[in-house]
Amino acid sequence: MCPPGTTANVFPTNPSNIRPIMEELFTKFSETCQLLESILNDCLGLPPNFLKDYNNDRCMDILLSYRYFPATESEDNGATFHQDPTVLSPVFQDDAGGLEILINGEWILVAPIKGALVYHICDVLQVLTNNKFVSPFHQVVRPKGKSRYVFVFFYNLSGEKWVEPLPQFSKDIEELPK
Ligand SMILES: O=C(O)CCC(=O)C(=O)O
Ligand SMILES: [Fe+2]
Repeated sequence: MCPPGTTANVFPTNPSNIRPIMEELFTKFSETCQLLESILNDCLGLPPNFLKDYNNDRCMDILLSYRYFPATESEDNGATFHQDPTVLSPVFQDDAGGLEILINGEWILVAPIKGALVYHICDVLQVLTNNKFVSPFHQVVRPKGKSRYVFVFFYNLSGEKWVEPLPQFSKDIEELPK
């Protein structure tokens, strides 16, 4: 789904209230990302509202809903390992499990807590901070015997925006990620 009001958004007529529900979900995802972005801005010691002003166009944000079918005996790939090219990607998950994050060479299962929001800090922030923040490799291994249902929100920069390490973080170019 594209931002509310975009003509590309087409909803089924049944259930009749799906549009306002999805639009509210989209708006809530966007608001939480803006809040987290402002917290990260301050944690990084950036000037007030720097990230807000830099990432000030919400037209490329996207809300996706997935159903992953249960693994079969021979096949359990839900999503091959990747990093997200976004600013932030929150996942609103159920309790089926399957999302794994690569930490120190090991795939770690994200606790399958129903209703939990999992926020990935993604590629744009990794580049801006010159690897101080690291965009995690993640994958989905489909669980056996149940479907996994999630909403994923891609909090994106507008397509035209240039991304490079900020001067604050590029003085010591060989500095290891923290
Ligand atoms: O299902 C998930 O938890 C992750 C989905 C994902 O990584 C993606 O859409 O980029
Ligand atoms: Fe992803």
